[in-house]
Amino acid sequence: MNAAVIAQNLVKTYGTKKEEVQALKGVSFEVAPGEIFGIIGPDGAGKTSLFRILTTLLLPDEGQAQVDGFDVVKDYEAIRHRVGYMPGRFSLYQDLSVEENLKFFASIFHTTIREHYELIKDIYEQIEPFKDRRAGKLSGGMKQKLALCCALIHRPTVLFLDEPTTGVDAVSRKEFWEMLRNLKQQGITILVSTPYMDEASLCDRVALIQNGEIMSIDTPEGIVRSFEHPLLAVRAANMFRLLKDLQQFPGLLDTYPFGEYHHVVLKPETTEQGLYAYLQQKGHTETKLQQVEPNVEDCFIALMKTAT
Ligand SMILES: Nc1ncnc2c1ncn2[C@@H]1O[C@H](COP(=O)(O)OP(=O)(O)OP(=O)(O)O)[C@@H](O)[C@H]1O
Repeated sequence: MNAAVIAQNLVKTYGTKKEEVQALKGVSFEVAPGEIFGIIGPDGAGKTSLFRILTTLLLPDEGQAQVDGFDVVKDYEAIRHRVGYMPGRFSLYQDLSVEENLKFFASIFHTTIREHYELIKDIYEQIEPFKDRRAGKLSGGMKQKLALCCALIHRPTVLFLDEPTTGVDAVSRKEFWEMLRNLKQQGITILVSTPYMDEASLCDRVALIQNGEIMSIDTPEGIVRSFEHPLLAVRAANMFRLLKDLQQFPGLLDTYPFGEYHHVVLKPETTEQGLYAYLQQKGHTETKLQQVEPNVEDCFIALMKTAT
């Protein structure tokens, strides 16, 4: 089956020769129809530039891309009818009500709220009690649901969601991902960008992006499997001094704060006991060491360090 999205060596540069920012440095990937594909990376990684190119709002400097078989430059009109785009800071008209926003987006696409109502029904029903409220007066979670309904109003085949969960509370984030699962069931291909590494596990496949370059593309499980070294979570009474001492430990590959612990990546030949003895010798108290499974964030950090 043909890919729903193909990006080939996309390059995008902003600014003048003197102050050039290379937002995308040759990005390539393919997304299969019906996939939930995550683009995961920190602020400034190039996620928005990539989405704006794929939704025909920005021209690439180099490279090619196709969405639903259409070229993003030559066939931009066809693509605009086929994609749904939810930009980072929701594209709602703050002074229009919930219902007016929906009607407005429907009219742009020459459709009505009724025509594809089945697609948005489950989402819209959650905000319908507030249909007369101005969008500007909605909570973050409700704005997000309305923005999603607006992006779906014309039944797109490919949906682009740029950081849809940024600034949204944990419950709304969870509900949002459930909505994406339901949309996938209805055959919609979804590209979603996020700075939250924990959201990787909710995607079918992810691309980890940093400084305009894709560092890895795989299933969330595949990414985690690629982490090769022993990983420990370590804590002690003085966490600041602990980090300093860990950085001096000869058997160490890397260490970084991770929640209530510091994560420690050990050289293969280093043992947990060796590290424990070192920390005792440095006078640490209440020391706790445990082997942990790496997650996507650990992998991201490891890939970032090998890239630099
Ligand atoms: N119009 C612009 N002019 C100059 N530089 C820009 C412009 N748009 C983006 N950039 C720069 O390009 C790089 C990538 O930005 P982009 O917005 O694509 O990344 P992002 O991953 O979406 O990050 P964010 O979440 O901060 O938007 C950043 O360094 C950004 O400052």
